[in-house]
Amino acid sequence: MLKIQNLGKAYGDFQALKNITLEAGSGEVFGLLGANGAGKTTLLRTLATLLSPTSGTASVNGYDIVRQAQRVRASIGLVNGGMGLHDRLTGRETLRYFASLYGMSRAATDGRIETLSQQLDLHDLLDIRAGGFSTGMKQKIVVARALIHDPPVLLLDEAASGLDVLARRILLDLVLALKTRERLIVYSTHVMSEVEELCDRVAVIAGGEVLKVGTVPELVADSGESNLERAFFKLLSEQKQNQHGQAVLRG
Ligand SMILES: Nc1ncnc2c1ncn2[C@@H]1O[C@H](COP(=O)(O)OP(=O)(O)OP(=O)(O)O)[C@@H](O)[C@H]1O
Repeated sequence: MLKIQNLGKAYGDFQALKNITLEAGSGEVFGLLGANGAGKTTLLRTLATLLSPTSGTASVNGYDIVRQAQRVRASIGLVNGGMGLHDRLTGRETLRYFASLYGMSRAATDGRIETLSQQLDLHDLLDIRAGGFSTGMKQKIVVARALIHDPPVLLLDEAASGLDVLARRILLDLVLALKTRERLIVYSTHVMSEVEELCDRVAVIAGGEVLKVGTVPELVADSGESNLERAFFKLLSEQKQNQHGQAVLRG
C-alpha cells in the first residue's frame, strides 16, 4: 500500500529527508513520530505529491508519486492542521463541494455522505453552517471531507495539534473508527500517548532520517527503557552521538 525507497527531499542546500525507506500495508495505523522539524510534514507532503522528491522513489496504493501523481491523489485523503472550512457552507454542502472536485455524481456523493455520517456520527452537523461548528465538529467534517472519495490511504499530519481536549478525543476516536482492513492510515505526531493509543507500528524520525521502525512494545523493549518517551529520547541521543562521531572522523 505504501512503499518508500531511499526517498530524499532537499530544500536548496538543506536536506530535509535523507534516504527514507519504509513500507506499510492496509489495515495498519502507521505512526510517524518525531519532534518539530523532524521531517514529518515534508514526508507526508511528498507522498501526497504536493512536493517533489529530490532522490529515491515511493509508491502509494501501487502508484508512483512522480510518474502517476494523479492516481496517487485519487488514492489519498490528507488532513493537516488547517481546517480551511467555508463558514457559510453547511457540512453537507462542504462534502458535496469536495465530491464535485473528485467528479463524483450526486447519487454517489449522497450515498457516501450517508455512509460517512453513520461511521463518523455526522448527523448533527450536516445541515448546520460551518460558522456555527465547535472545534470538534469542524474536525469531524475535515476528516469526512478527506474521505469523501473513499481513498484507501488516509494521511493525517499532526491532525490533533491545536485541538482542545474534547476535539482531540473526537479525532482519536475517529481514527480508531476508520481503521479497516482495506485502509492504511498514516498518522504523524510528536505526542507519545497518541502513538501508544493508535498506532500498530511507528517510525521514529529525526533530522530527516528514520531511526527505528516497530510496534511500541518492540521499540520500548529494544531500547531497554521503561516507556516510549524514554525509548524515543534514547534513539535521539544515539543519533546525536553517531553524528558527533562521524564529524570527529571527518576531522
Ligand atoms: N519550504 C522550506 N524551505 C526550507 N526549509 C524547509 C521548508 N519546509 C520545511 N523546511 C525545513 O525542513 C525541516 C523539516 O520540516 P518539516 O516541516 O517537514 O518537519 P516536521 O517534522 O513536520 O515538523 P513540524 O511538526 O514543525 O512541521 C525543518 O528543518 C524545516 O525548517
